Amino acid sequence: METFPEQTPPSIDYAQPLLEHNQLATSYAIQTQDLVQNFGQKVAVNHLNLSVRPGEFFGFLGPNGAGKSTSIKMMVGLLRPTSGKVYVGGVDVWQDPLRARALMGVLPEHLNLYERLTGREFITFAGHMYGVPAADVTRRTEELLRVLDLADDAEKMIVDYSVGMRKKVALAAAILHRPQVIFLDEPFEGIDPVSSRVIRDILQDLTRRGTTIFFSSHIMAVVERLCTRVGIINQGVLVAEGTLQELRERASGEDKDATLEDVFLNVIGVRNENHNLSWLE
Ligand SMILES: Nc1ncnc2c1ncn2[C@@H]1O[C@H](COP(=O)(O)OP(=O)(O)OP(=O)(O)O)[C@@H](O)[C@H]1O
Repeated sequence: METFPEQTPPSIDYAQPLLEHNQLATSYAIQTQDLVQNFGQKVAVNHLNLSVRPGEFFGFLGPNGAGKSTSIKMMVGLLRPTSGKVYVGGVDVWQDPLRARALMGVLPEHLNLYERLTGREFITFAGHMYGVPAADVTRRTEELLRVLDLADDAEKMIVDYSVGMRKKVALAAAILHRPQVIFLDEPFEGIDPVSSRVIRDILQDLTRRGTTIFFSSHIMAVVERLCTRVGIINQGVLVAEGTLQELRERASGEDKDATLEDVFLNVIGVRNENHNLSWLE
């Protein structure tokens, strides 16, 4: 039987305590039960059942159009599921959205930022929105700006930020209130190697302190390095889930040296075909 390491309860400054709504869901940081999203005839997410323990660093993988962003949007309260349930910290996200949102930090796929605010104003605004005491907002904002290498551009309006800078400012706003659970949709896309290292360090530090992180990515090396568990979704269906070791054993049998990329390609059934363009010959 699978065992999980004992987790110290996350130290939460400002979020509400866990509720006893659902006995099963409370032992998980995130739980989805038969989550479905249909867009007309298209089944984008097909009965997704996922359970993520507190303190886990969960990587969500899948090819383009597999249903990752759609799943995340349903988990964080941005897109109402066609059917199914989502619990975050034991709170039903669609029954009790405000309480659920207080427990989470979110870096969505499409960043809807306040373009006319400066970076500093935006992060500060996010802190106040979550009810963080003013002195802490100021201190944390300055630290985040410095660590994420945004201090020199803190007075610039977000409309003038690069793609990577926008992502970093959105990440700062997502973590400033020290949420229990953080959802990140492609956090490393468009981020330079230096900032990528900084973000990895911050996220690892958060999980060490009990925060749960759920993130989607196409960057296998990052997922391999960071994640304690991985889920692979293909055409809306969760096709594999487990630790890297478990996935390796299941997907690659005897090949102990299989990389996550090997496992991924194997699980989603990519064959070694000729991908040359005929008209280049
Ligand atoms: N608002 C929408 N209306 C119609 N179809 C949608 C909508 N949003 C997503 N889809 C479809 O749902 C499927 C899953 O899309 P989703 O964005 O979740 O994929 P993804 O795994 O995040 O892909 P990527 O890695 O390319 O970002 C795709 O076929 C997409 O075209």
